[in-house]
Amino acid sequence: MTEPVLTIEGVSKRFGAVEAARGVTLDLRPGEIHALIGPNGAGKSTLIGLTAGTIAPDAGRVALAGRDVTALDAVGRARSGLGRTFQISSLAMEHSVLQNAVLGALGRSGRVMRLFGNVMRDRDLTERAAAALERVGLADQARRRVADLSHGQRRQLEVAVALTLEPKAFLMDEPMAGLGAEGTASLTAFLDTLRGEAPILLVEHDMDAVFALADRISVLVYGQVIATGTADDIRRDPAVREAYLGEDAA
Ligand SMILES: Nc1ncnc2c1ncn2[C@@H]1O[C@H](COP(=O)(O)OP(=O)(O)OP(=O)(O)O)[C@@H](O)[C@H]1O
Repeated sequence: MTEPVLTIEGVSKRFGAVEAARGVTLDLRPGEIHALIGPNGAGKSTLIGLTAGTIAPDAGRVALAGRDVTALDAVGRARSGLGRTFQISSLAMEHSVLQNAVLGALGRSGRVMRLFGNVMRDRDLTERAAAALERVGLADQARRRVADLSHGQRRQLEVAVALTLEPKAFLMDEPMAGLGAEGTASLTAFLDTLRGEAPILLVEHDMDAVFALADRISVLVYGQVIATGTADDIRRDPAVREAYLGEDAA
């Protein structure tokens, strides 16, 4: 079998009395979208944080392309090829779309901001940024201020910023949140093509998007994975129906 791109192994995290992650093990294979679903408070965002390196685990390990990255912080993991998107606040609102993409290409270090003028004259960086914008369909918006973009366009820009780092895997936390039906449909179509570039670990509440996109789905309940499988497996799984999908049926 092909080696997974990302492996999460026995990861646990406790917040006081709450066990937000209890020995979670899952992987992300080349070319796939692996969706993580579960009721509110199940620990989905915590797991994304543990994987991205913004939350320190109590136990367990994370490996990217065969390399153990557990000891690395979020910046180190991003530089190793973990592209986390949809932290909208991380975009520089007053800067242009292209400037944001260039910043992404530089790995967003604080030092870089002071050198911004010089950076924008760096052909290699601007070309890489422009290519990422082209890839997400924002090339014609390059000179606009981020503050003037629509919600959906900011989501696309976040992907472009992540793409400039040439990620080996994407982590996405609720990309559809706040998008209307049209925005959700176009982002769904886009993510469908993006998986060819790098596989995606996707947390999403929009079940239509999840079932349309996911090659595999893992269901998290009280910090534990209760099932992993294809959309059909998950629909049929009695434990899942009881714990989660049953809510919808009810
Ligand atoms: N920093 C924190 N301090 C204390 N408790 C936390 C912290 N972060 C998360 N929790 C708790 O851990 C549990 C899992 O939260 P988490 O946000 O990961 O769930 P989720 O599945 O992403 O929920 P939602 O679907 O509502 O976004 C919850 O009980 C939450 O209250």
